[in-house]
Parts: sequence; structure tokens; C-alpha cells
Amino acid sequence: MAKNLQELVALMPGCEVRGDINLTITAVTYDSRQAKPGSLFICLTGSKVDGHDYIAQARAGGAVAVLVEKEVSVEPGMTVIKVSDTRAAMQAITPFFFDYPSQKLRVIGVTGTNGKTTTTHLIRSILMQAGYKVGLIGTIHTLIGDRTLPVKNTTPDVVDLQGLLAEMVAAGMDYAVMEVSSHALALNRTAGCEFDIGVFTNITRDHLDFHITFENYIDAKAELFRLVGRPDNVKTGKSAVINTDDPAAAHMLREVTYRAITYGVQDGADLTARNINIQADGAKFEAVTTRGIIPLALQITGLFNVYNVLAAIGVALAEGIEPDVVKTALEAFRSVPGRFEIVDAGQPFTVIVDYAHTPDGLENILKTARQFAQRRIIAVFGCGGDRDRTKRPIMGRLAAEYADVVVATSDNPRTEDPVSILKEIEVGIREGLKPGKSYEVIVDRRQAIERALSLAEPQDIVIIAGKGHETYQILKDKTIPFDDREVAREIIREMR
Ligand SMILES: CC(=O)N[C@H]1[C@@H](OP(=O)(O)OP(=O)(O)OC[C@H]2O[C@@H](n3ccc(=O)[nH]c3=O)[C@H](O)[C@@H]2O)O[C@H](CO)[C@@H](O)[C@@H]1O[C@H](C)C(=O)N[C@@H](C)C(=O)N[C@H](CCC(=O)O)C(=O)O
Ligand SMILES: Nc1ncnc2c1ncn2[C@@H]1O[C@H](COP(=O)(O)OP(=O)(O)OP(=O)(O)O)[C@@H](O)[C@H]1O
Ligand SMILES: N[C@H](CCC[C@H](N)C(=O)O)C(=O)O
Ligand SMILES: [Mg+2]
Repeated sequence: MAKNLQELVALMPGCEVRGDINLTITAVTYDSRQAKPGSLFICLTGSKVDGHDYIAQARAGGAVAVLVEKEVSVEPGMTVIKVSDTRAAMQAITPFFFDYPSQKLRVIGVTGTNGKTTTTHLIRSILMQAGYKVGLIGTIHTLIGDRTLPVKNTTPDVVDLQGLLAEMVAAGMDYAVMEVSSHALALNRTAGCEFDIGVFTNITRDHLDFHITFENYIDAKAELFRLVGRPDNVKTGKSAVINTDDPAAAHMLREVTYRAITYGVQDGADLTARNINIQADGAKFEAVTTRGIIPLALQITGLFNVYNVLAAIGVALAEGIEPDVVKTALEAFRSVPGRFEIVDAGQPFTVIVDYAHTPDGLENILKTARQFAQRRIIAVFGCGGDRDRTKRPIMGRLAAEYADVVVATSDNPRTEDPVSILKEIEVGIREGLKPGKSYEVIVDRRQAIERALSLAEPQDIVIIAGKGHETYQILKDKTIPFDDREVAREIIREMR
């Protein structure tokens, strides 16, 4: 990928130029550490540091030009382009730099508080079963063909996102299926991304630290449906797949000026589920669709996964995939890492690691376990630092209401004091605790898991929630390796 800097400058009307713009730009980056010979380094004023302070580092890496929104001094030979807003300029030039890759793929965006990762993986399985090549972008990883790439954000920023889509085009992908977080929509990380299908899973309390009000949060999600409908997105066969059991569905539907497919387990949706049977080893139900009834025996469980599966079926039907292909793919789908993942190290009780990190997620997972629990449910969980504080007491209350034994612990404390986070959770636990029940607070996550496992008796269920697939723990001054699944396995082996 290469462009002449003059072509990029033409996309930034009103910019001030200092130096030569007849230069070949071979890469764009907003991170000085990624700068290579021929790069344009975009300086962003961040929440932690200021990209304008890293120009020398970018220059050392080989950057030939810099895009700034502040006065800077640079070494001779480096071109400076000054705009009023570097983030907006980055959004304007990046899709062009990568030759508008989303126009060459069918792009499916999935938004919602919970279920995005699961639903994107389900959609990918169905599309692959139908014979398509499918790329995926989301919380756990980016998948391009048989390559797995690590990720920093659920939805990457515009440079990374457009770059990944371009790689998908180069690798011959037909589809890109991606999670679209509310942060990404609010920060316009999806600039230049032309979606074919938008999916709305649900919206419940989360991220109010960022969006401040629930209304803003809903409206950020609704942006996905405005993006699909943009008049300059000239794709054909645009659709919205919307969970109408969620009260915010109306807000999404208001934005839909193209085909809408509604789903839900309540009557009235285009796509529904009946005869739902939730068991420990999988959910069975009949999907009632416009293409007939699809009986399903899944290997994933929980009513919430019935919703995720309906969303995936909605996309498949919108894309004209045959019901028998949908059935084969869904029944073969085993699991998503860290989502209701069973840890079996030969212990006489069940251990489930799950990524529930919102009140709704935690309630769902505990309710699901309750549906087939033969004995007690022991819940280990915490709440992340530098994230929505309002969810802490609510998650505490829900854990106390639904579990028999609660061990509250740290999630990723980040820059916060883990003890203070736990105090906020504890307020809710006390509220939800029924007489005769108890809870424990153990700051160290390993010790908390150890305690929960030592309390477990045959046939109990231990649920370790919040970190799912994560293989690290983010503390104030460092990130340490930490994988709930590995830790649980090690402890069980040591207990023998
Ligand atoms: C609040 C937020 O969204 N922050 C994002 C933002 O970082 P920032 O503005 O704080 O950046 P910064 O660290 O201050 O750095 C400023 C600039 O200096 C540059 N820099 C920095 C250091 C250096 O040595 N050289 C250098 O050039 C940085 O690359 C950056 O351009 O821009 C970064 C690059 O795009 C993001 O990775 C980062 O996400 C952080 C990691 C984050 O935690 N975001 C969360 C809240 C988030 O976005 N979550 C949603 C998912 C939510 C969900 O699924 O529920 C997501 O989509 O991931
Ligand atoms: N449709 C759903 N409704 C409610 N809860 C769900 C749903 N699907 C999954 N969950 C719960 O939420 C957790 C996270 O699921 P998943 O990773 O699919 O969601 P996500 O939207 O990708 O999350 P994130 O915002 O972190 O990217 C699961 O481990 C499960 O506990
Ligand atoms: N995408 C979510 C993930 C939360 C996972 C949880 N383990 C935490 O660290 O809070 C977020 O960034 O808020
Ligand atoms: Mg996700």
C-alpha cells in the first residue's frame, strides 16, 4: 500500500503544510513505536499521553511526515502537516490510503452490550459452512483465513481497522464479521467502514464511565444502523438484524431505512424460538423462520445463547444461506474460548469460566447454571478498575441473590485500589444476601479461586466470572500472566 502525500493532503482541506509533500507514504500510524521507513506519523492527543511528544521516536523509526494539531518543531527533512483535528484527519485519509477495503468485502457489524463475540463467531461458522472465506475482528482475536492475530481493542481504531480489512481483501476473504463496540462508534473508529449488515444483540448497563448516560449509550449503538444506511454506502442487500425483546430495539429500528429482520423469543418477531430446552450440555429449540422451522440441538447452552444463535440465523437468512447449512454449522459449533468454558481436571464438581463482566451477563450465567445445578453454586467474580463503577454494587447484589456462596475478588484493577473496588461490590452483596448465607472477600484472585475450589463439594458448580479468555491481569504498575482456566486446573491438580 502506498500513496503520494499530495493525495492525502488533498483530503485535508485547509491544512497547513511545511516541507515537501511530493513524497511516497508507505504506511500510516498513530503509534511512534510502529513507525517504519516511509511512514506518516499521526499525532493524537490521548487520554494518557500526547502523541505530539513522540515525533522524534517516529522519526527514528523512519517516519517521513507528521500530521499534527499543535505547533511542533521537527528535524529538517521531515514534512509537517497541521490540521485542527488530527483524529478527524486520520479518519478522512485512512480509508483512502487502504483503497476503501470495506467496499470489497461484505461487512457484518455486531453491536450490543453482551453477546457480540459469541454472535460473530456463530456467524463466521455459518458463512464458512456455506463455503465463504470469512475474516473476524473482535475481543479475543482477529482471524484472517488460518491466521490468528492478537488484538488490543474489541474494535480497533481506524488505522488498524482499515489495515486489517485491507489484509482480508488481500487474503481473498468474502466477508468481514466484526464486533462494533460503543466506544468505537462514539469515537468514530469505524470511519470509512461500509457495512452491509448491522446486528443489535441487547443493551444493558455498562460503560457509563464513558457514555455518562444510558441514553447516550443507546444512541452510540444506534450509530451502527445510521452507518449501514448512509447514502454514500451504496452496497446492495443492506439489512438490520434486531433483537426486539430488548426495549431499546425501537431506537435502533428508527434508524433503519433498509430491510429489518427482527428476532426474539417473545411473539411478534420475524424470527423466534420455540420449545426451548436448556440443559447443561447444550440448548435445544426450534427456530421459526421465514424459510421454515429449523430444529436445533446445540452444544452451547443458556437462553442468552439462544438469542445469539437467533441473531446469527437472521444474518444467514439475510445473506440467502440455506437452512440446512445453517443447521449443520450451528450444531457443530462447540464454544467460544472463555464463554461458559468448562474446566475439567478430573474434579468431582463442575468448574465454569465465563466472561460475564456486566450485571446482565452475570445474572444470565448464574440463572443458566441454576437451571441445571444439582447442588450449590459458588461464584467467584470481581469488577474491572477504570471502568463503570455503577455496575459494581449491582453485580454484588446479583451474585448474592443467585449464588449459594460468593467469593468476591479482583478482576483487572488497573489504576484503581482493588480494596476500594471490592468495598463497592460488597455494598451490593450485603443487600442481596439472604439470612444464613455468607460471602468472602479475597483480594488476590488466585487465592479467591483456590478458596472457592476448596469449598466445592461433589456436584457443586463453581463459576469463575469476568475474565473468560483473558490470559493476563492488569494491575496498577504491571500486567501479569493470569488465566482463570489454567489457575483453576493447577489448583485442582495440587488439591489431589
Ligand atoms: C479510552 C480509550 O478508548 N483509549 C484508546 C485510545 O488511547 P488513548 O487516547 O488513551 O492513547 P494514549 O495512550 O494516551 O496515547 C496517545 C497517543 O500517543 C501514541 N503514543 C503513545 C506512546 C508512545 O510511545 N508512542 C505513541 O505514539 C499512542 O499511540 C496514541 O496515538 O486510543 C488507543 C488506540 O486506538 C486505544 O487502544 C485506547 O483504548 C484503550 C486501550 C482502552 O482500554 N479502551 C477501552 C475503554 C475500549 O475501547 N473498549 C472497547 C470495548 C468495550 C466492550 O467491548 O465492552 C473496545 O472497543 O475495545
Ligand atoms: N446475548 C446475551 N445476552 C446476555 N448475556 C450474554 C449474551 N451472550 C453472552 N452473554 C454473557 O456475556 C458474556 C460475554 O459474552 P460475549 O463475549 O459474547 O459478549 P461481548 O458483547 O463480546 O462482550 P465485550 O463487550 O466484552 O466484547 C458471556 O460470557 C455471557 O456471560
Ligand atoms: N471490553 C470490556 C471487557 C471487560 C473485561 C473485564 N475483565 C474488565 O477488565 O473489566 C471492557 O473493556 O470494559
Ligand atoms: Mg466481545
